[in-house]
Amino acid sequence: MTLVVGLISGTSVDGIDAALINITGRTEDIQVELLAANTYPYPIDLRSQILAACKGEAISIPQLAALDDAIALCFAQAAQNIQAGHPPAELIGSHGQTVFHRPPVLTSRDVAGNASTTLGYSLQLGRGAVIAQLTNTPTVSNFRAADIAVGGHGAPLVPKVDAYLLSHLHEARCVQNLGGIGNLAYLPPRSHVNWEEKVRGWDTGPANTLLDLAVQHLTDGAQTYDRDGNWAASGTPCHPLVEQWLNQDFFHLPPPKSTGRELFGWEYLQQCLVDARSYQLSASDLLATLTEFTVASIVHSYRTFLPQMPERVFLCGGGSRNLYLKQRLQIHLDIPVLTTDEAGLSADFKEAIAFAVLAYWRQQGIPGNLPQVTGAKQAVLLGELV
Ligand SMILES: Nc1ncnc2c1ncn2[C@@H]1O[C@H](COP(=O)(O)OP(=O)(O)OP(=O)(O)O)[C@@H](O)[C@H]1O
Ligand SMILES: CC(=O)N[C@H]1[C@@H]2OC[C@@H](O2)[C@@H](O)[C@@H]1O[C@H](C)C(=O)O
Repeated sequence: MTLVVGLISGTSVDGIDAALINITGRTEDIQVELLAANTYPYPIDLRSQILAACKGEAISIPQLAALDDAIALCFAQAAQNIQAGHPPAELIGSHGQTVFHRPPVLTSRDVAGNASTTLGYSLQLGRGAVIAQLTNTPTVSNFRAADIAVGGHGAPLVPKVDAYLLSHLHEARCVQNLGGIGNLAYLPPRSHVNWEEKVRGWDTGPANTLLDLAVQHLTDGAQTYDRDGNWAASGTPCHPLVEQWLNQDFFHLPPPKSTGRELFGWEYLQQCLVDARSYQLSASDLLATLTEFTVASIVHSYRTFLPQMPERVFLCGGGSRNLYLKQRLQIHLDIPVLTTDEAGLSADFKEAIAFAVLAYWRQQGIPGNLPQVTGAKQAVLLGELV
């Protein structure tokens, strides 16, 4: 039994998700028990600095260093707070805060179909060495670099964890994360020969980023998201706009693929607002249309790139609380759409749990990436252990 803390702040930059878990087993037999979980919001000023960096605003190297330290300090505090009242954790897995993600780009393909790509780059702030020192606990961080170094996207990394915690003996499943960005893990039945090799996963595009930015725009910053999807539910989606937006190259790229706020951020929303002008949409119609865009991008991805449609879809991430989004997904997919809570794994804290498991695998010498998901040339140990 190993007690591990998992920490992550995702692309929504809403705060640090922390989970304290007990792990037994290794891969096929792994089991996790969630002992404590919480979200620790960033101080407002720090969040603004992170969002500015994500937007690509100029930042000097001393400012970047100060931001890195401030984030590490918040992560260390979160790691300490989540352990209160429990025995001390043996290990911390800290994803950190992504401020920049550049996927590899396909440059050529030879006659045999082998792809040549440029190297990707992904920057997560909040140095693990500082967290290890402040918490006096071995810490694994910088999980994406090793996969990127062997040609991968460095993302998504959670599908291998999903595979061992959420796959079913006889049922093909998808786990759909609805964070800032959406991503999926396709899990074939475990009874299939070499089932792990058939696991698939990629980023589907925006989940909440555009919606959140639109709500902030429409309310002059008074609200940050559409709670339960109530505002969007009172509008009507504009289907021609959704079709237009789906023409974007990203949705037609075959996996492996990953994305971030660099593509689906403020500038992207600005263009959406310009496109929407000619349809004279109300605020609720605009939110319904952006929600439909998220749904349509996911459904398009499933129908175009999955080896087969899953029998059930399990949602996780903050967007799983958006009842309108969930309802629209259910209608379009026409298969049962549940949340991972219903499969026994917290929908709110699955990513934090996943980085605890990935840290544990690092410590145990078990590779954490799936090459067929990230596009890496090989399976590698993920993360630096301090
Ligand atoms: N009750 C709710 N109703 C609607 N949306 C919600 C609700 N609760 C959270 N959300 C949405 O979920 C978002 C946060 O989701 P989450 O914490 O999973 O994102 P993240 O982990 O930052 O992103 P990523 O998985 O892309 O890294 C919020 O910004 C908001 O848009
Ligand atoms: C670079 C980066 O931080 N990517 C995140 C982001 O948020 C969702 C999606 O885009 C996914 O690819 C990834 O996160 C999860 C935790 C992953 O690696 O599986």
